Amino acid sequence: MELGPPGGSGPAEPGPRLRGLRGADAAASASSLSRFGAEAGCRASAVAAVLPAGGSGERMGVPTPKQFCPILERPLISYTLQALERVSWIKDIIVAVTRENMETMKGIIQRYQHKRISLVEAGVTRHRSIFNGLKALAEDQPNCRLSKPEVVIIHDAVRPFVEEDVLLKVVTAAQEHGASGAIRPLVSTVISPSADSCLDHSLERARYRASEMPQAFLFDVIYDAYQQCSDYDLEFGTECLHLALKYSHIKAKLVEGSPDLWKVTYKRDLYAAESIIKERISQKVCVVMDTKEDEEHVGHCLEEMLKTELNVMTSDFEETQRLLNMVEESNLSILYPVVVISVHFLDYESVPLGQKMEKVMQIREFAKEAKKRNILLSGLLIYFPQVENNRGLEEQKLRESLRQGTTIISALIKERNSGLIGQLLVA
Ligand SMILES: Nc1ccn([C@@H]2O[C@H](COP(=O)(O)OP(=O)(O)OP(=O)(O)O)[C@@H](O)[C@H]2O)c(=O)n1
Ligand SMILES: O=P(O)(O)OC[C@@H](O)[C@@H](O)[C@@H](O)CO
Repeated sequence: MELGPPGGSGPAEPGPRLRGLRGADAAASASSLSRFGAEAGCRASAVAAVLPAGGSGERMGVPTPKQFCPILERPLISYTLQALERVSWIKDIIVAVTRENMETMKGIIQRYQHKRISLVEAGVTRHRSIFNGLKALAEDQPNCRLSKPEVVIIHDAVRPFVEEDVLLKVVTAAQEHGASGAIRPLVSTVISPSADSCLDHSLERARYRASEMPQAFLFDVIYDAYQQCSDYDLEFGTECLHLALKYSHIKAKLVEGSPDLWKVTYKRDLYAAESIIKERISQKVCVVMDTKEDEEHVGHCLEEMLKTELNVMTSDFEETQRLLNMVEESNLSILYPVVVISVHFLDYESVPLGQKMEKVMQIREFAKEAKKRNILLSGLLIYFPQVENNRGLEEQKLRESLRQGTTIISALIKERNSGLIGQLLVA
């Protein structure tokens, strides 16, 4: 078993915690969190997670195993690790990877500064990979450097959209029932074919559910089950809850999961995952303007329009370079490409076009350097013509330009297309 790299700066940026819980839910979760040591100075019921990541991704149809396929130039598994790292009361994350992918996995942990990660060798099937992960936590194994948890979460490495609330639900339910798993309504009806590939019968869809992840178990329940199960189970089984029932006689508590718990299996799932990630990271926009002296500056109109389109935070910076340095120092761009758009207003009165263009063309040089830091820098020229003796028309043309500028900025943020870096777009 190999441990992830020691120490180093902070883990992947902490994400939202227990969003949306109110009233009794919040109180219940707070007491559960304290039970798992999420609050200082209390006895922690240790929780660890095992992530099977030793598959080859055949159904994805590409040479790279899907857990290492890039989304926004970052491997899929890194998003899943980040989701689990956001949960402070998960003390150890055990990832099962094949020997041939061990160095790749170590590189991902190092590059994205993942913490609390330990690596074990995967097995030839998912169940065997999970079993290897559990062995790393069981104290009856040689060279075991991890302490046995009270509860163990099992979660596929290719299910990146797992939130703290569902993890808390399955862990709390596992503490009470011995096992728990997330479920979702079936989308298609389940049928049973006859030997000659004709319909034998179909199941009443409303009576069944799809078994998803995460799942959670009292450690001894699932470890004992794996130690007893047959080679057939290890070779052909796909359901941990079934092993807990069959060998530990524990009926898992089923917990309704969110729609985003799905597993990345086919190529279309990768496109869907990218869209969801783009949507989530595009919710935070920082408008950089050096207009604080001039409250009447058109930049404030743009800022107001952006607020209707995106969730905008505003901040004043005199120069793009200073902003780029701040982004780099914040390590923000390690996890996601950061979009920086340098907006310039082309108004005849203050600066002749030629002089303005000279300043704006610096963007191209900045952009090449910025890309090396995963910062996507583009320029936007917002043109608003002066209209002699017709203030109304002038205002109208200005608003048209600002609206076009808002559309361009939104597209740059949502798409994060590195092909547009260093370009000067005009609204
Ligand atoms: N021997 C295996 C097989 C699968 N997995 C992991 O189990 C999870 C879910 O399995 P699945 O979606 O079937 O992944 P693959 O086996 O890689 O996919 P495929 O069946 O298309 O090859 C994945 O994170 C996968 O990496 C594993 O740890 N060890
Ligand atoms: O069967 P696969 O190897 O594609 O994936 C494993 C899934 O079956 C499993 O993650 C859930 O169904 C819950 O057990």
